[in-house]
Amino acid sequence: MEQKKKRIVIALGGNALGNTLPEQMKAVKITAKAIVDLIEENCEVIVSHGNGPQVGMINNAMAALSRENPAQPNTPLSVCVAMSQAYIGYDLQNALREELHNRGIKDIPVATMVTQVRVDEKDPAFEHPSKPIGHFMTKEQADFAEQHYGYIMKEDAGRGYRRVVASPQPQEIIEIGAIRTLVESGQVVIACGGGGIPVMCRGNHLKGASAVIDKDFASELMAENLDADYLIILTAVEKVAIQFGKPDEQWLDDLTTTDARRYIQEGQFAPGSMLPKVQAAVRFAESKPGRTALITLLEKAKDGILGKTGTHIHMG
Ligand SMILES: Nc1ncnc2c1ncn2[C@@H]1O[C@H](COP(=O)(O)OP(=O)(O)O)[C@@H](O)[C@H]1O
Ligand SMILES: NC(=O)OP(=O)(O)O
Repeated sequence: MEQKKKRIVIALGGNALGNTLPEQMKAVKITAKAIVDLIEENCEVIVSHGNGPQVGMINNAMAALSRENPAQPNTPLSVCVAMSQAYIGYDLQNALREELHNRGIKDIPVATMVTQVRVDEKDPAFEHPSKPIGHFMTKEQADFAEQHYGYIMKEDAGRGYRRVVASPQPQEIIEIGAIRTLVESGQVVIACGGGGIPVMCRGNHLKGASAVIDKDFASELMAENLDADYLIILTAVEKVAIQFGKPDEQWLDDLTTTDARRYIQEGQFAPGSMLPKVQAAVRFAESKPGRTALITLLEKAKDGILGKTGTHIHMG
């Protein structure tokens, strides 16, 4: 009897894409290998990805264009997110197609879905910008960007300054029906890229919001909506740690949602990096019995799904 396929939503972190055009071209080839490894393990795969560096780059380019030509109004952040979905989806879908073909798998199409995600216009996140986008800057560059462009800049864990924008919670994936149809017809789907294009409902009209949704939360919502078995968050560490970076650091193989909540309270996970991943993992694991979240290194995705590594988050 044929074994039932595991349905998994994979959220790709920054290291899966790199920060620049050439870096992305190179990174997606490695990323494609990790994803096709999972397809070969009889998994039905839906891919989402971050866009922090890319959406910042696009927004800067569009802002420079409108400064040069005042007839060209500035491009809303929601449109920049849409552009980042297309640009990343283009590279990723080609890399996936090539890797599938290299392994003799020619009957699985790959499609990128331009995805809108509804947010609540009263979400308090609009008053407290927290999502870093774009490249790192020096203090002088950050002061210039604040004074001349009105950006809100924040220092990021000793690594420099980055622009921050609002990051509301995802409420509804507008194109979920189309995504489901593609998945059920056997396609590999890239969706909810960059957390999805943030939109607000105005009657029948969807109005773009000035925000960047966290891709870990949008991926979690998509995993619930698609009744996935696994949410896999691929990042730059093999496991989640408590006492991270300290002499008594402890890497975790299994994490119950109860312990995860306690560690969150203790401040074990850095906001803006590991915290949203663990929060998304807890939300998914608690959404229905039997659902598991996995946080691991991109290159270890297959070992992770086989239970050999990574941090597995279960309800309990
Ligand atoms: N408790 C923790 N355990 C493991 N990694 C942590 C922890 N706290 C912070 N981190 C950092 O979080 C990073 C992942 O977040 P980030 O780089 O923002 O993710 P993304 O892959 O989505 O771009 C890890 O590479 C690690 O440096
Ligand atoms: N949208 C988003 O979460 O992007 P990053 O993962 O690059 O921060």
